[in-house]
Amino acid sequence: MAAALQILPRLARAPLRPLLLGGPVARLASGMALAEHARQLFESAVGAVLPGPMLHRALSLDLDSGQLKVRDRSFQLRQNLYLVGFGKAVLGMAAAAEELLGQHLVQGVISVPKGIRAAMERAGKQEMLLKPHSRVQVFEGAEDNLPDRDALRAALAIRQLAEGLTADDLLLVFISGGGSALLPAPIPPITLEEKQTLTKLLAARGATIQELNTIRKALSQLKGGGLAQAAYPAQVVSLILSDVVGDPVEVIASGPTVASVHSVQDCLHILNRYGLRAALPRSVKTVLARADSDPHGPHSCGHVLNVIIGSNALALAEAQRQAEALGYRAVVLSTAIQGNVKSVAQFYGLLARVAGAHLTPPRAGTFMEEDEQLHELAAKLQLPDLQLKEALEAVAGTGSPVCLLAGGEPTVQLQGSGKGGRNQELALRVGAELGQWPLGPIDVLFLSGGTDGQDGPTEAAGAWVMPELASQATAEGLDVATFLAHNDSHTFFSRFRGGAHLLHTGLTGTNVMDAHILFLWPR
Ligand SMILES: Nc1ncnc2c1ncn2[C@@H]1O[C@H](COP(=O)(O)OP(=O)(O)OP(=O)(O)O)[C@@H](O)[C@H]1O
Ligand SMILES: O=C(O)[C@H](O)CO
Repeated sequence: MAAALQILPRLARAPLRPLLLGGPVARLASGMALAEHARQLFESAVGAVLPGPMLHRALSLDLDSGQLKVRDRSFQLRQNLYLVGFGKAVLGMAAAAEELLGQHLVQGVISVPKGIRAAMERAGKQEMLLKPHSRVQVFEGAEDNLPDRDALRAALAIRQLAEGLTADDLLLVFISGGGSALLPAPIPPITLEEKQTLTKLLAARGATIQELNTIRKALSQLKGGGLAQAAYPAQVVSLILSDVVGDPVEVIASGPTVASVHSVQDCLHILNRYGLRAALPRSVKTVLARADSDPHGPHSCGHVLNVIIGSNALALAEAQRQAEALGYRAVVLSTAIQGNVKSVAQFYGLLARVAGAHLTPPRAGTFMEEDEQLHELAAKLQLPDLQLKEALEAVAGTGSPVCLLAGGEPTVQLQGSGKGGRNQELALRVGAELGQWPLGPIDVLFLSGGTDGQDGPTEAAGAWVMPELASQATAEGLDVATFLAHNDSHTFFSRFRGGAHLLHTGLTGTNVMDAHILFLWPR
């Protein structure tokens, strides 16, 4: 464990030396240098979407005139500024905002995960914490990412603040992943328990976040534009950190400041699809039936400005800049990596072989069959923004080191009872794929990390692998296939080379899904 990648606390690093190429000792050195580059890039990706930098990019305050600028809009501050927030990254956003806005802020209420303040304190992340006499009231709740009584109390306090505002006021709304569970206000007569049960059932049966949040919006007072309506006639500016592929503002935290466009029929289809329609509690049926005949229609959100201030794309763009500064030819392949982790791992395995062959001219065309398989698999994964052709063209014949970046959120279907997370499982699977066939005269490294710093229920953010992983593991008496069969990737990486391939960042205070880094370095 001691040797594991420790990232964010150690911002100052020794300068990176050129890679030594050649025999086995040199190859080990090059592996370590690649790992160092990978963690630097991961660090820079996360750094671009930390609350402080994000807020400073999104907001600027003219102290003399008291004008607050958000993008190209200006708001006059005169003791009329309020703040609410909900989500896993909102504590640091509120702290950065209070620092920036100072006395202009009249009052705030935020709903954040249970234990987050203590965790940030333990991690020494003072910048993520509000000052002792803060004007922002903090509620902690939603243990295990489920709406609970504490989160309900927070939601009611947020609603109360919003409802008390006038046309002269400006409400800043901070939104990040996990916001849905942290802002539960079921429409009566639905109870919190009924909403919790339905959410759990939908999630357990594999509903997508789009489907889950469509239902949440229909059953909630504040989601699907309800919060914006509660704040009317105040001006509302939502600053949103996206944890959903494609950054859909109506889905992230169930769009509390975005008018819902879904009909009751949409909800019934979803409930049917997961076999839940027949067993719906009477209260849910009542609310859906009422919504059907609601003469007011969907909430209007004309007084709202919704702004995405942090996303996977922004994080990867920064990593790309850093990679180029380190001398790599860097391409962002996709920010929408989704699908079963096994297929995603196969995709990266094939990509390494095909891109590797393109990289070294005499071998171009060697992997025709793999090239075809790669394109087929990419089509099957339906990655809407995939830049595969561009990446392969950028690599072709250059002979220079290449860095392919991607992000998103693959899914793991849990079969075993081991300890792991989707990033460690993906890395382990990619390691196994890379070791299956010779890759030619290139060094390859793949890293997968969760930008929130916590991969599943483990303390690591992710892990990195090289093609030698499986053979080195065997030499240590570790069988990769057995660990994978039990979803036990964290146990594997904790034992393998004393934990040296684990990526440890601690909680980062942000969350824009996962980042994947693939290096190809011609020897
Ligand atoms: N043993 C395991 N091996 C692999 N993946 C696991 C394991 N246990 C849990 N997971 C996965 O971890 C994920 C839950 O962890 P986590 O809290 O990091 O993700 P999340 O709820 O999507 O939150 P976030 O988006 O904030 O990362 C689920 O996708 C789950 O399938
Ligand atoms: O809170 C939620 O709804 C999810 O994290 C998606 O934003």
